[in-house]
Amino acid sequence: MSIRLENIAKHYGPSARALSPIDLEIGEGELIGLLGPSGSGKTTLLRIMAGLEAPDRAPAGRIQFGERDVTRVHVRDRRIGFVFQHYALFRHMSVYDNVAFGLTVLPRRERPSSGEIRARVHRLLEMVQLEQLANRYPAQLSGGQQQRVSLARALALRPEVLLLDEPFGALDAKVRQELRRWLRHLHDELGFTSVFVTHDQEEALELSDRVAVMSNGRIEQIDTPEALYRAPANRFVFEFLGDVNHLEGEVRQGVLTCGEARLAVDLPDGAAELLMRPHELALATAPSTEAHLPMTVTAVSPVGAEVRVELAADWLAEPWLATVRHADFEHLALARGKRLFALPRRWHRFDDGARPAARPRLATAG
Ligand SMILES: Nc1ncnc2c1ncn2[C@@H]1O[C@H](COP(=O)(O)OP(=O)(O)OP(=O)(O)O)[C@@H](O)[C@H]1O
Repeated sequence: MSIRLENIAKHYGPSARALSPIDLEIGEGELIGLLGPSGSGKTTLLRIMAGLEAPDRAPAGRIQFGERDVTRVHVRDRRIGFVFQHYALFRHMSVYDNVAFGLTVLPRRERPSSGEIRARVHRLLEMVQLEQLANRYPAQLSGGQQQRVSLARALALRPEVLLLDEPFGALDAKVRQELRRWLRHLHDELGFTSVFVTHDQEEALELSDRVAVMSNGRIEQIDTPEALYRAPANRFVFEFLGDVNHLEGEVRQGVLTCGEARLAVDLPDGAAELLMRPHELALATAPSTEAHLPMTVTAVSPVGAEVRVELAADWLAEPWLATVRHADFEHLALARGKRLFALPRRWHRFDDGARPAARPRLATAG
């Protein structure tokens, strides 16, 4: 089922704008992440898709599921599955009964036979690997297991659209990872269209076919994770999708100066701000002809595939972060207090702060 939103806006009261008019097209079978800081409008957008919240009447917006105009259709008739952060399972019902519930309360003419309900619930419990626990009560399950029950319950009615609001928000990192795989797997196997809200960039980028990055009630960019990372539409998207080091200075005749730091740049004279990802910095014991950026190591974290190095300097307002290979960590003998030089491999610059339509002026050094 495809989803199309046209001109959907939302105010809570005359001056509280939660969503600017939004257009959004989601293809059948897509898994879309809504990612953004707190208050950016993710939940509002999801609730409007669900029919739990009505969009503003002016401008007159439109919501379509496939060919069906559902703008004024009640939530009950939109045929949507929901999963929320706080597993709203029925505490007094077993796992089995929780999953079966939606089917058992269908009007008689739509309700499958009891044999079919049993088969469907068992199949779903099998898919989320909880058949063994069918007779337990929610209080006897871990958080991750409860959320798997929520997923199975949401899917029992075979929705064509599944909406998830921070579904894994209350769980620890390992269980979140596992549940992400569950969701991706169920999504691919059953072929529904999914939209989920998260403020966790890693989760959004790992799970989604496309991610809509939101801020201030607007979609700043919607794209594949790779395209968002490689070609951010503006500075907001760039900064939101990972750690960023800032270098602000004055350019004169192709050299940017900031205190004692210097960097050769191909930019006109005047003030400039450059942005760099941690992996775009190399570290060395000597400056190069292009870069003289002296720094002191303030922290080293060698846990993980790469070593994270925090660097400070008098000429910098905020410390920088570099990620280097373990081999470099060893041969540079990185430790707190060590003085060395940063060598940017690449940097980025955005003309404009946060205009959604602005393409980046992406410049590359070296
Ligand atoms: N029922 C409401 N009444 C008034 N204002 C609301 C209501 N719900 C949301 N808002 C406001 O609308 C804006 C968008 O809220 P929304 O919950 O959609 O953001 P969000 O991106 O989901 O945030 P979070 O990640 O914190 O849940 C916020 O400024 C919020 O304060």
